[in-house]
Amino acid sequence: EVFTSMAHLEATLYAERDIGLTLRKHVQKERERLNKLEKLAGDYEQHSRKALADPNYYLGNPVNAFLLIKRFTLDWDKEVLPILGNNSWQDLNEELQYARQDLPNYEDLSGAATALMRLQDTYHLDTTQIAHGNLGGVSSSTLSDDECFELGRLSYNEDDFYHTALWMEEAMDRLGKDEDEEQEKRAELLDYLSFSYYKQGYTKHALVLTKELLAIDPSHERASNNKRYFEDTLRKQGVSITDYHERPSIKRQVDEYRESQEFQTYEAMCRGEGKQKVKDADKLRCRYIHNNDPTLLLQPVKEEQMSFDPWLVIYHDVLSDREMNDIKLLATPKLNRATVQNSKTGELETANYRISKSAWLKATDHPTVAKINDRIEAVTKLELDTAEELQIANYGMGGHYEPHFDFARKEEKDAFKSLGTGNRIATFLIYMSDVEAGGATVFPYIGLKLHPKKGAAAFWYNLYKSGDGIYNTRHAACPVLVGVKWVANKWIHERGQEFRRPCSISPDE
Ligand SMILES: O=C(O)CCC(=O)C(=O)O
Ligand SMILES: [Fe+2]
Repeated sequence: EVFTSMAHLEATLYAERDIGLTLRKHVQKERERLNKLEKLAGDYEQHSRKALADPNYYLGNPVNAFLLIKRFTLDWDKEVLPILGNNSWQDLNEELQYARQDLPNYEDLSGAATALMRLQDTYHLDTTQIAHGNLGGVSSSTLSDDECFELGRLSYNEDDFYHTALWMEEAMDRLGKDEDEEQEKRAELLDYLSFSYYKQGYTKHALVLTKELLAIDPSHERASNNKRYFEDTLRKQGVSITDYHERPSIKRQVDEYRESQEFQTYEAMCRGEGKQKVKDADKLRCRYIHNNDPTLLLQPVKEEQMSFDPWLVIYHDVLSDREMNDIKLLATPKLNRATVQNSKTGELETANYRISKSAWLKATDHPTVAKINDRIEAVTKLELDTAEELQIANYGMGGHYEPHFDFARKEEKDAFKSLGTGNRIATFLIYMSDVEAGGATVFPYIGLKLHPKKGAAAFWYNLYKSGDGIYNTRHAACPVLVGVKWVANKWIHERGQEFRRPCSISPDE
């Protein structure tokens, strides 16, 4: 018995050795995992420290914003979850899950990509330039081939084959020529590219790309089928498939409205092309006004004429930084944004999480709002409907507002009915931020472009005294290219103006 026991124990000795080895391997693996986690923690700390030094500046850059969202969606799922996926990390996971609620999701990611594409279109930004970190003269992060590929894939998911092709070509240009490890990437790009060209009507180019793909991966079944299909299609069309041919330059897909003269003019004005000067520009003046109002007598307001027809002026410094801060903070909880302290100025600033959308908010019942209302009444000599809220907009990346009137047209029966206090007689549009690039308010019919200036307000009438709409007040907000744009809008209604701006039968007053 002793003998067998000893033999048994000897086996135990071997087992012990193996357990030691296994444990060591496990520890080694865990150590690697911990190293990765430590590096990750360091990355996050370093990145957030840099970005939080000036969040508006950082997030105001759409490429940074896109990359930040990508970090917490695609990169998170691909790179972070595999390291975290361990039950012993339950507690940590819960905490991360909690923080995760404030993080952007895949909807934000596709919104950010769409916004980037819009900026690219409106401002005629070259793909290579964006990828190299040049946003129309403002520098930004550069994009890797994988990031270009992701932008292509996100466009593909939106059936936007024009941008798919642009960004996949960009990713392709960045691949090394003959390196084997990149062949797989190249094959995937060719797959997307051939389909995108085909969808745009360039069957011949789609065929060329499919052949390239088959040269890399002869067993690619779909590519083989596509090749046969493309060849059949071309044969039926009587197109030679052997002729030399160049990569076609594909065109942006636009709907009818985007093709219209109005939209083209709007975008050209945003870029700074086309008509950029109002009639009688040399006769425009600046002056101080007080309207005999006691508050303004003490502190007159600077009025700058911008256009005579339609009448449009800018009032400078109508709101103080303090007031604008109040308004933004009022709006902030509703936006579900975090409030952070600017490390340079110490000022509270709103960090804009859902950056892909512009949000409209209403601010009422606050002493600052009441004070602003009084000031607007004094400056415009019009009566405000106090129940009418101050509308606040925070435009995020690519945030814009396409050409529109601020007044309701007679044909718009429903819009009229909902305007209980009458049509919008005038607009008082306050700029609550400077915008680094883009974000101008343009009036395409009169060649007027207003660049947001923090604290200044634009004021114009939307209606003649007859009540008829002034159609050349049509205006639009250009996409924000770089920076964050805040505006507050006060619409002034017909009701209450009977004595301040009496009706007239003359249509031109
Ligand atoms: O944000 C702008 O520049 C214009 C906004 C606007 O036109 C509006 O809110 O009606
Ligand atoms: Fe407007």
